[in-house]
Amino acid sequence: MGSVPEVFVGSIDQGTTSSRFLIFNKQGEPVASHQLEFKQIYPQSGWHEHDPLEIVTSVERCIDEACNQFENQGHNLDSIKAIGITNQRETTVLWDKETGEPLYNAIVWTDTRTQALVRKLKHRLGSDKLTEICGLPLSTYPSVGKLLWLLENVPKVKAAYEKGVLAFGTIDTWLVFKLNGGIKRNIFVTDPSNASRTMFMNIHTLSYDDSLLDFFRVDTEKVHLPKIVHSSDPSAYGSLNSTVLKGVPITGCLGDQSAALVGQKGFSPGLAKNTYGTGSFILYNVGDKPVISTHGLLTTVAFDFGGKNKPMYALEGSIAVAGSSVKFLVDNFGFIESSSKVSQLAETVEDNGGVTFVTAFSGLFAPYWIDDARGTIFGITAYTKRGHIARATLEATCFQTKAILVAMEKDSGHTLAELAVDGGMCNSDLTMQVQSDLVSIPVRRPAMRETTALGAAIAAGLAVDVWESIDELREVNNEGTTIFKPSISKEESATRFARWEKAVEMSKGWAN
Ligand SMILES: Nc1ncnc2c1ncn2[C@@H]1O[C@H](COP(=O)(O)OP(=O)(O)O)[C@@H](O)[C@H]1O
Ligand SMILES: O=P(O)(O)OC[C@H](O)CO
Repeated sequence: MGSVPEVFVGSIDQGTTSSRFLIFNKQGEPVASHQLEFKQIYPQSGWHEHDPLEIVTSVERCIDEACNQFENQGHNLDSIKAIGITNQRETTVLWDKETGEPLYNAIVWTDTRTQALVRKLKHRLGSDKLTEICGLPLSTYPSVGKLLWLLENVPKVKAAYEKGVLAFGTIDTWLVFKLNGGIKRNIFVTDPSNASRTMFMNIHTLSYDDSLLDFFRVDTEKVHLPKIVHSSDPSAYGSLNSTVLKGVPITGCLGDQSAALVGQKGFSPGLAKNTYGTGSFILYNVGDKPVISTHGLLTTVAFDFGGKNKPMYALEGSIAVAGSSVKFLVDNFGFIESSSKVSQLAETVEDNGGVTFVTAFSGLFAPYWIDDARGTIFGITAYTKRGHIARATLEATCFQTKAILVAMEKDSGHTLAELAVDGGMCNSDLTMQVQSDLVSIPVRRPAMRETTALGAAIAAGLAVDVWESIDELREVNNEGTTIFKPSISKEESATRFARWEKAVEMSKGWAN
């Protein structure tokens, strides 16, 4: 009897600052990968855009490069059975359905140009009912405001709308459409974890909701919304039409924060993860019924694998600025030459020296939702060194995480036992220790931190039986885990947190 040939799954991870492609084996280990950063476009203060075509080419180049590595290791491309996609969420692309051409740059999730528009919407009759239907509060964050702004301000978009040829998509939909060859096949789909970030989808039924569309005055005869299909599906997402993997089916699709939860094996209620990327996102699995937050959190679809599996929901705490605050120290202040040096700088001092940095560059997201706060540094004296500011920068994300976990406990009635972590900023040991100190529970960091990409690979692999059920996956990526344990008392942690909360109060109202 011959041995069973090894099979692999490819994973496209299209994040806010870079695109990646990784190839995973059945044990959930990445065997080849490639990553490319792409252009961040800031046309005005508060505006943030991406070139939708550059996003696609960066993904295609990553696929070809990683596959080249894979072949050089002696593997055969035929052994890659499926592709998963995971992506930055909310970021909005509009294109002409007939030509497939984008009509404007993608407006990124961090963009705050819709602040005035959102304030107007808050006064519209029915605005108080939105959260219980779609799980999200009105803010600059979801896709809807971006679409409405484009309709109001970009003549080409308005014209396409009037003509009935406007296509709306988040990055998953855009990538699936383009990677399938665009209008040739016209595959136009999304999954519930991405659709739950638009404000168009009813979180209870997982379908578009007329009352939401009416509230936003969006006519779906004129703007086409992608069909919502399961996050894991053998045929709905088509197959690659370009790159060396032409013909390989795309069978998984998850918003990146959902994918990280899956990659951390957060399959059961009560498990939570925090991904410290550009922003930071805590997802807490609440089971198969949505919990609508009364403490400033979002309700989101965690994953919906279809078949016998019920859709699973999460409470989410989103922090707009996390790793990007470290990048800010590199790019804007010139304190360090790269993000990886931030811990070193922070370790040049004993503590924050009385400095608190509220990194509210785009206002504050969960659980505060303060759109008129802006980045504010408190407590500077003649004694303050760069190290203190670096430390305060890292602490800012940890304090916001603490505020979110407090809200999660209130909403769910449960105390979290530990927090699983991943994302670029979790490479900082100092940050993870501070995090554990502030939340007073252990922080668990896996050795293999490409959990977002792993989550998309899992969604794809489940659809084609690379893995037959999620039970098979529980042992994946358990080796080499680091646990950070609290090293200060709960009282000390509460004192530090109280000071942070005071700083948040004082940062309000600046952008007015
Ligand atoms: N060693 C480190 N310490 C602190 N922050 C880091 C470190 N390495 C990377 N980062 C931060 O992590 C972010 C990148 O993380 P990543 O998970 O790749 O983000 P994204 O998926 O949003 O593009 C950057 O903003 C960077 O500043
Ligand atoms: O690209 P990331 O990792 O910063 O994630 C972005 C989020 O999906 C935005 O909601």
